[in-house]
Amino acid sequence: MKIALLGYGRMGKSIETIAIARQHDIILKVKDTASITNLEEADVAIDFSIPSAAVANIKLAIDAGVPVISGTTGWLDQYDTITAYCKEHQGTFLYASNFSLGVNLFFELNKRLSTLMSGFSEYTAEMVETHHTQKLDAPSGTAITLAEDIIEKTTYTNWTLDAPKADEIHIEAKRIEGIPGTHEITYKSEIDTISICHTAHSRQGFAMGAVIAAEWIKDKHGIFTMKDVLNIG
Ligand SMILES: NC(=O)C1=CN([C@@H]2O[C@H](COP(=O)(O)OP(=O)(O)OC[C@H]3O[C@@H](n4cnc5c(N)ncnc54)[C@H](O)[C@@H]3O)[C@@H](O)[C@H]2O)C=CC1
Ligand SMILES: O=C(O)C1=N[C@H](C(=O)O)C[C@H](O)C1
Repeated sequence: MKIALLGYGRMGKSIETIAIARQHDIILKVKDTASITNLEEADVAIDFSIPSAAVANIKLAIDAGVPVISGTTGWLDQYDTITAYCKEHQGTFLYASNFSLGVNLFFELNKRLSTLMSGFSEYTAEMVETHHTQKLDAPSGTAITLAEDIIEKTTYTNWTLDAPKADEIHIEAKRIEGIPGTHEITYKSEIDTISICHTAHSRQGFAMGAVIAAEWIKDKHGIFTMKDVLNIG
């Protein structure tokens, strides 16, 4: 499979290593929008760029008729615009705030726990996400997905990085050198604490998931999520 990497930073390079080991060819390594050429020659485009570039990159791939997967976070306020654009142009698109198998299993665990906790108002939910200091966005895309899933299953209506109101889930975003990504959800009462945590040991899980998603989406049409790829949930 011929892969165009829209974004060739930490993730682009990790994806390249795994893709080559799985016999794929990297035909484009893009560090800025101006250097995107001959995109139509790719079988799949993989966007791990920066929040301000993701939307333009995804549209370029759709315009070129190339299925595109995006893991870039921090642009999700424009998700509906992109899915509408994709439908209008009969494109193929998949977004995941986190491509790793472990986090996608953790998403399901979080939903199950929030359903269970929804009947017990003595517990307050909160979240801590910890990432490396180069990360541009806060909270992480993964934390937002986790919070949105809790909101869907409970009486919480919003998440916040600030002091939370009673109906808000507090997210603390910590930045510590070298941390690939850790997410912990805690339910606290006066009596005890229940917590679940996912810790990435490296970027390998994210990169492997992105390559698996690219292999899966190659000949498909429409808008997908990692749940479609992994067949879980
Ligand atoms: N969904 C997931 O599983 C994961 C998502 N991420 C997200 O992926 C994104 C990239 O993460 P990293 O690789 O760690 O960042 P990075 O900063 O190492 O790499 C970003 C790259 O994008 C390039 N870039 C800048 N403007 C561009 C443009 N217009 N078009 C294409 N590329 C451009 C930069 O030159 C840089 O090489 C972030 O938003 C991060 O949150 C990171 C890990 C996993
Ligand atoms: O920027 C990162 O590094 C990561 N970003 C993603 C996010 O924002 O959730 C996924 C992972 O946690 C690493």
